[in-house]
Amino acid sequence: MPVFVENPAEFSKQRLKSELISHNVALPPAGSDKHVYLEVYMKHVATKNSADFSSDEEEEVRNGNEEEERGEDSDEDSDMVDLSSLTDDQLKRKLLQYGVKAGPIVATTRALYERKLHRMMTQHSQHSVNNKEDAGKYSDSEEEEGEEQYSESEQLGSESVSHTDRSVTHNTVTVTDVLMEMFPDTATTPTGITATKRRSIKGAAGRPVQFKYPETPLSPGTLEKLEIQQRLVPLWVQVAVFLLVVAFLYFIYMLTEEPPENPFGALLQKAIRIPTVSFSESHQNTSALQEFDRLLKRGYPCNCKLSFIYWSLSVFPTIFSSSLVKHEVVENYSHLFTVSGSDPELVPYMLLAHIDVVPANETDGWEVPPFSAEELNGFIYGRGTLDNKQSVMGILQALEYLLERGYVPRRGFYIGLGHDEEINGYAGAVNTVKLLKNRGVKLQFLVDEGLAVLDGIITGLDGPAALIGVSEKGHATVKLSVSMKPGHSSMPPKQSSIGILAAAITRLEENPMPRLFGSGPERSTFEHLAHKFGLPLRFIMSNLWLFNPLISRVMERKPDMNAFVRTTTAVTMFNSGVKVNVLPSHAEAYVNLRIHSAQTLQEVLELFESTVSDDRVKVELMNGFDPLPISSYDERSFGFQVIKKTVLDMFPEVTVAPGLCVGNTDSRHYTSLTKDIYRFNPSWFKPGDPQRFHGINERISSKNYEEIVLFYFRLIQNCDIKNLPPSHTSQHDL
Ligand SMILES: CCCCCCCC/C=C\CCCCCCCC(=O)NCC(=O)O
Repeated sequence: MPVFVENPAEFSKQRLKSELISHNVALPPAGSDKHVYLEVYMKHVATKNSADFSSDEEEEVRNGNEEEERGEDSDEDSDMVDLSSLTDDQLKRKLLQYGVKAGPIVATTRALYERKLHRMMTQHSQHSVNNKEDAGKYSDSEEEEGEEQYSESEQLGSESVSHTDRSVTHNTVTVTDVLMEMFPDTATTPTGITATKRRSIKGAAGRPVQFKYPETPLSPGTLEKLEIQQRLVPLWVQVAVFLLVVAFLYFIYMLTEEPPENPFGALLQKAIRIPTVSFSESHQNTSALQEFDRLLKRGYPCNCKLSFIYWSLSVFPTIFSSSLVKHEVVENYSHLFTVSGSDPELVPYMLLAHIDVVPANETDGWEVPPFSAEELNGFIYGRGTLDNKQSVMGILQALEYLLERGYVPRRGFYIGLGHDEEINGYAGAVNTVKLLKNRGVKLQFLVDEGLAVLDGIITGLDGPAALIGVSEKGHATVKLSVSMKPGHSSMPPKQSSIGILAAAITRLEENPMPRLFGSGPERSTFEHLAHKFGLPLRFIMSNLWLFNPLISRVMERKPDMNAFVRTTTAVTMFNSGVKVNVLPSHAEAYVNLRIHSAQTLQEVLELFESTVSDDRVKVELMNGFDPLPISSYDERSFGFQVIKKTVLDMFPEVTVAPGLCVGNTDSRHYTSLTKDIYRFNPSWFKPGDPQRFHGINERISSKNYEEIVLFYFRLIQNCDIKNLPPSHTSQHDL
């Protein structure tokens, strides 16, 4: 086994001391220099060691001892033997001493190994010289400081050294120093441990400063770590970003709305939930009207946990941003939209609807709160679902969809949304008309609320009928009042003010206005529908001139049919009395009359007074107007035919007929702008539904609301034809 021969000259003073002690050799006097220790060691220990080597290693030992005895210079000389005289084994061992593990040494490789060994020995001798010089530099002065800088290298064997990356100059091993290559300016020590000079740690005025070692070279690992650290975002930034992300996600969660089951209906529901009630001509829920304004312009309140937030976007973003649409507010709460058409020669038309509703009390028997817009069994319930927010939202939603799809109408049109239709429209509709008149606007036709698709309402009719209101009844609101002296209830007169008034009202109810069925537009209704009745009704309806009295008597039994038979008389308000033991000084009642087309307001008032026929009862006309003119509904009637085609496009099974609108609408204020006013939207009425108007449980099916949107969507497009095509039959396609 090869023996690694150490050079005692390279031992530290401490090592030499230890060696002497372990060999029971008396130490030199304390404070002696290293060379004194070395001399003693060489004399007593080295000699002894050489004698202990086994014969197996005789040659190496002998060489080693000779080298040690002669010192380094002689050692180098002795190594520079004639390499050719060495046996193959000796050459191999010698190479191994220099850290070269030789392969098989044969005739062809021997010269190569000899050259290699020679080169190694030459390099070694040069290093040894340098090492001695270096050893001088580190000398006793360091030892005197007590730093054992070399102890580690002294204990290294050849194998362990060959695996280190430290640069160690040894008598037998030379290993390339990687650190030396990387940090050429760094002083090298035999251990590879670099001692750095201590610096004063002072800042200005002697204050401690943060450690900073600009000249200290850093290891590649440290540099890499530093580089990574520089690339890393500071911790506080990471924490801040994390918190921001969490806050943002929480905000999104709070804003998350339940996706509406029915996106069409969801918008109508939002409109229904705003109680835009007209209580009387002097009392409206104006804050609700303002809220409705916000719904249209700014969007709707977030239906989420942050309901105070309004979506900044309108529910109709395209309408409110389109260059084709001009939006104006009239009298604070009504809205006028002007939609430009690409063909200025086409006379514009107008779509009307109203935002306000009549009051509703849950206690009257509503299945759900009247402004909750709850959906039950496919129906959205709420005040305004039939009268008339379904048209308001339906028209706007249709226009929104058209504009979204890039549609540019050829025929311009207006959309008027009144805010006081339920109290006569004197602010909204009247002022909108003024505005348009001042602009010289003339309308081809106008479509407002009114009649509907009646399904099962008209007894005996086969299939549904869409009645387009070509007129509406006149109106009169009459106030009846009786005044008497007040007094003690214990001494009442024969008739109280309340009794006198009640008697007058009783006479009015017992003596309804005359039957006029067949002499107004309702006649046309039944003529159009006659072919859809089965026998014998078909025969009867086809000969109204003969069967009028009979039909009238049948129809008058039902309130909704009676409305077509005559001018109706409804006592709607009755006020009297202040205390239970005080005779009322005053009693008053309001009677609302809807005047049949075959009568005038004046005629009705005369009949009314003759029926009251009591001088103690004062009769005052509060407001009133004649029945509206009858709009055209023949084959050349553009408006009627366009509406009819649109209805048939959507509901081919429906029979379309002109009708009489028994209620009153804002459209009556528009007679100066057009002669053709139609009252219709495709709400489907089944038995019981007409009673929901101003009644309880007003509702519309979600499906029907979608149909209403689609109706306006198609109507707007159908209006773009210039003229009606020539017709050959009673029904033509546009
Ligand atoms: C053969 C004819 C069958 C007729 C069936 C009648 C169905 C009528 C359905 C609804 C009533 C129409 C109401 C019209 C809109 C009324 C708007 C309104 O309330 N205006 C205020 C007012 O009139 O006081």
